[in-house]
Amino acid sequence: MEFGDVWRRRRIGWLLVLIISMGIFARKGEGQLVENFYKSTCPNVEQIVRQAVQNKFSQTTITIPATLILFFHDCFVEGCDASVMISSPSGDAVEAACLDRVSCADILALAARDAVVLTGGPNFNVELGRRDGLISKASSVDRNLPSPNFDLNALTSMFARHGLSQTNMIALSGAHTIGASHCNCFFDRLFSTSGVDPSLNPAYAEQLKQVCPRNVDPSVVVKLDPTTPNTFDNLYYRNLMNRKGLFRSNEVLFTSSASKGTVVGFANNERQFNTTFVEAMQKLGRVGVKTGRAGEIRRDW
Ligand code: HEM
Ligand SMILES: [Ca+2]
Ligand SMILES: [Ca+2]
Repeated sequence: MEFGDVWRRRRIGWLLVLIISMGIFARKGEGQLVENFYKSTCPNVEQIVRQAVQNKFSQTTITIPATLILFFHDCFVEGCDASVMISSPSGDAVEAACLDRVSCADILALAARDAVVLTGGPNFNVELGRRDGLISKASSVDRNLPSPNFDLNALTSMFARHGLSQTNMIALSGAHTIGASHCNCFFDRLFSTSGVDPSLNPAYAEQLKQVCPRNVDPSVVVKLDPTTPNTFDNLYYRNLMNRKGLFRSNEVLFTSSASKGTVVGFANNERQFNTTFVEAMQKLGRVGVKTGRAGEIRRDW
């Protein structure tokens, strides 16, 4: 073997190492998100999404909480990569202006922010640059999402797995200040063998039983915030203090000593809630994101 051969082989070896590590880097795709990601490729994306969400809102108010919960579920299942979306809430409008340039994952992140703002919640900047995932499995959904019967430890550890603190979790639960739930999500609190859950406000439990009697039509829903169901505010936390948290996973935030102080703080100070919620939303938006050459920019058809 000649010297040149060895050299060539070494060079090929290095090249292979380089290619493999670039591949790993691209697949890992842990680049950073930035606020002005579409500055040159789709400068109007924020207005386009906002307009589309606004139009939807005027047609059907259900879209707003549905968009917010979809963003949360997307981020907890395979990261914020639009894996749980079949069609994007506003994809058509963005595609008309910026075909193949804006990811569905970013559109969903923007639409979730707009949902908060449209219902009276705090405005905030959204970091962008997510790519859409290539994997979308219904089987991975359930085990990655919190159950309404979780206790504080179960909630805290599920959020911790995604790098979110207990305070982040308590603030994000404040999203239940809007939207509704099907009766089956809290049915056992009303009709267990030992009767009504004693941690529920008795008058509230009575109201719930009226709307959700035994054998209720499974499509019936109850507002998550009985006081201001369509407004993004901190009344969710005041409801918890009045024992009007619809799910056990809501009520435990107030009844557990480790989280009670945070709930009372948010109930008494809306500004503090807003700031903490925004921080937590931005952190949620970074969970498992794919950037750079990972994933794809998915088309809406
Ligand atoms: C902390 C753990 C959480 C649990 C156990 C939980 C559980 C639930 C359940 C069981 C429902 C009712 C679903 C149905 O009946 O179809 C619901 C609704 C909702 N959740 Fe959560 N959730 C949690 C956190 C979050 C977070 C972090 C967000 C958003 C940032 C969120 C936003 C919503 C919204 C907006 C709705 C109303 C959806 C609608 O009206 O269509 N939730 N949640
Ligand atoms: Ca996802
Ligand atoms: Ca509210």
